[in-house]
Amino acid sequence: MIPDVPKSSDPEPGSFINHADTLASNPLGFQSINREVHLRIEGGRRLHGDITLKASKNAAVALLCASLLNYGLTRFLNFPRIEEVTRIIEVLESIGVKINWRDSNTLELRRPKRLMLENLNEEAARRTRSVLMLIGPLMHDHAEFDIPYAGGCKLGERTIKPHQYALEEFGVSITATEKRYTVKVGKKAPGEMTLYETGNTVTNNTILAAACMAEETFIQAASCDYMVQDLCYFLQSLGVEIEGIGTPLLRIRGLPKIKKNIEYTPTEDPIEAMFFISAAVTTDSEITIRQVPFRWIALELTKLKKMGLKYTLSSSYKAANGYVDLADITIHRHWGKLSALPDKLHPNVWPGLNPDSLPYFVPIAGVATGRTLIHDWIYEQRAIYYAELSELGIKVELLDQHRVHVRGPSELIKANMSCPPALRPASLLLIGMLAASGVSILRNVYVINRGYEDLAARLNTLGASVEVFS
Ligand SMILES: CC(=O)N[C@H]1[C@@H](OP(=O)(O)OP(=O)(O)OC[C@H]2O[C@@H](n3ccc(=O)[nH]c3=O)[C@H](O)[C@@H]2O)O[C@H](CO)[C@@H](O)[C@@H]1O
Ligand SMILES: C=C(OP(=O)(O)O)C(=O)O
Repeated sequence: MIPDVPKSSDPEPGSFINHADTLASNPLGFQSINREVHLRIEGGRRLHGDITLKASKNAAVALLCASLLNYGLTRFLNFPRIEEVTRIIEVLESIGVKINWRDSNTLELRRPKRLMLENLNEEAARRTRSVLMLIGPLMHDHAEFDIPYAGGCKLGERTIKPHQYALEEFGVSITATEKRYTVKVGKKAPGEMTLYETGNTVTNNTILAAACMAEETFIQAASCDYMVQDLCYFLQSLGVEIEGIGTPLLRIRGLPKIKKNIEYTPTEDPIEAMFFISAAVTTDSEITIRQVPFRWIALELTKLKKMGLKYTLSSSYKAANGYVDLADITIHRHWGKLSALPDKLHPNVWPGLNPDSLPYFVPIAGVATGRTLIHDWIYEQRAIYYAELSELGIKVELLDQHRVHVRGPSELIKANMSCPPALRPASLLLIGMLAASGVSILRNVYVINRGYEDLAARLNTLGASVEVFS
């Protein structure tokens, strides 16, 4: 934690570099919303070496929204430089938050006394679902406001009812009008409440609402997933009392006014770990993935073990935030000896198999012998994208909008494809292309860059050949 009194190296309020200027000279080369970027992949290479995980999109966006609760300086270390983070930064800057990348992954934010919601950058906001998590913080200092409809991955209908019902308990009414949510606040303490769905963003929104209530809030049916845990640890370091982290029962006693200079490091991304595991298995490679929050993908690892995958886990150590256990995982070659599981693979809330991990089993099932049933009940239309892997030679049969059969082993073939409008399904195509011999083209990878930092360059350090072009 950094001291409450700013150090001499801390920028004075007002002396922050304008974020737009920072991006203009940004050596990492961010994609603007409207510029299309593509990948050229020379596949069929075995990967080798080791890779260190970045922090997750899903915790990062919640933390950015949470930074609005703090009138002091918030500094995030090891923060992911991804498109989704850039969109939320654009939204926060547009309403007056001073933001500065101090170095490639250190981000500082300080909110003004009065946010200029009338200037909110709608184009950036509409690209994310996470903009919904602004309601929890904004209800503490605005009696009425509106935000544009949320976007994010296109996976079929994604209800906002759980957010409406949860925030209703705090005296917040959210009305959907044409293209916007109108929010009216008559703040009250809910005491004990139960969520309508055990969702991640709704749990985070509820926690953000409870975080500035002096009265205790008891939330039942909370998600205990990784991005919720990361948010709770951050709020705890701001002084919010939270009991039950990692369980569905959260007891929160908030602080009506938070003003603290704070430094927090979000945890490494368990879903990025699944991306690299799937890439290693699909290309039958041996790689080591460093800093894996292995308890957040414990069930995924168990399923893989039962399919015959051999991996080695190092002894565990703490993440930089001091809370989460990490380990390095070496995935060993399987030499074509994986078998399909006889039982279906399906997602659940943590400690179940993570909904965003499930897609990564599609290419894995494609190289295992036998037929795997993948049942993606959680989204109305995500399984449909899995069938796109057929173009890369993986035998995927769409049974209905939620279920696919994958038959393996398959011989992967190169292809020229465009990304579907959904992060995890799009990244599956990249995995398939890494395994397919010859040159494949993956068009318009904005959706992958929403959630993963600098993937082409990082895959190339593992021996892949991925070129970015526009
Ligand atoms: C920014 C962020 O953190 N995004 C994640 C978050 O989105 P988020 O929390 O926004 O997910 P949604 O609220 O859209 O829920 C996903 C889907 O699951 C359904 N549902 C959810 C909970 C439940 O108990 N019952 C149920 O049916 C919802 O109706 C919806 O169709 O969680 C999703 C599910 O893990 C992840 O894919 C997203 O990456
Ligand atoms: C569904 C996802 O993201 P979002 O909730 O941001 O749309 C995802 O990260 O897979």
